[in-house]
Amino acid sequence: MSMAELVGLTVHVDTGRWSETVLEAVDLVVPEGQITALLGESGCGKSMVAAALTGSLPAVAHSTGEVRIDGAAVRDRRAWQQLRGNTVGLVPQSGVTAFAADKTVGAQLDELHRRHQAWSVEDACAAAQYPTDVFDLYPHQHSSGQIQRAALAAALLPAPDLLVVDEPSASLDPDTGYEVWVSLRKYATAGAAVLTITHDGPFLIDTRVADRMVVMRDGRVVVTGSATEVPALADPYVQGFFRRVGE
Ligand SMILES: Nc1ncnc2c1ncn2[C@@H]1O[C@H](COP(=O)(O)OP(=O)(O)OP(=O)(O)O)[C@@H](O)[C@H]1O
Repeated sequence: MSMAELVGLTVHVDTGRWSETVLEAVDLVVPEGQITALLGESGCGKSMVAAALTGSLPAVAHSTGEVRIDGAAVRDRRAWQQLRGNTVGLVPQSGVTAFAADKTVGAQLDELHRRHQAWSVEDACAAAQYPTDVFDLYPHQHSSGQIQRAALAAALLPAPDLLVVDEPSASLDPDTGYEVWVSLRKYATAGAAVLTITHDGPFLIDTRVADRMVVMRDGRVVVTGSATEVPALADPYVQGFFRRVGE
């Protein structure tokens, strides 16, 4: 079964000064027990998909179509308030936005643990590779890699059924990034639906960490398939995501 689904989702952004259709009739499923990797050129709408799936679209966005969580269409802000940070978790592209600025990260992780009583702080930090020696620092005092891992720990604490991670290893050294992916793999294997946005196609081929791949272009989904099918496609746009530097 699909834990999360976008059905014909179109998102139009209107800032008053300019407007743009950023997602166009997107159909996408995120099945439970699997990692779905979302690839696509910069600006094609991947983060908008992440936001749509987690009820986090910006105020300037207007959407038509449906977002379904656990089979049910989510239609209003109150429904999203109940799902977000409970059933549905997002690790945003910029981890610092996951935290309030005026409290230490450690205090905020402790608070999440008390509220949800799901993962322990120790286990969430270990899975996220978050170094607890920076626990007492404020969010802005973290490096981008540290705060990204803290945001993953925060997202894991409520044990969401759907976890959306916008570039899990972008700011990390290769070994730490690999360990983060291993944790995401374990989390999916334990039953969660996981969607990860990534630019690292060769990593996906080498590690076989993802089950499914979805490729986007210009606000649309252009390819969906298994993690073995998609890299084998001859389409030059798709191939571009799996080419190694220098090839
Ligand atoms: N808060 C916002 N307000 C208005 N437009 C936005 C906002 N966030 C993103 N956009 C626009 O939506 C489009 C899709 O952006 P999005 O961040 O989803 O791309 P992306 O595929 O995640 O790119 P990248 O790989 O560079 O992170 C872009 O044209 C962007 O300018």
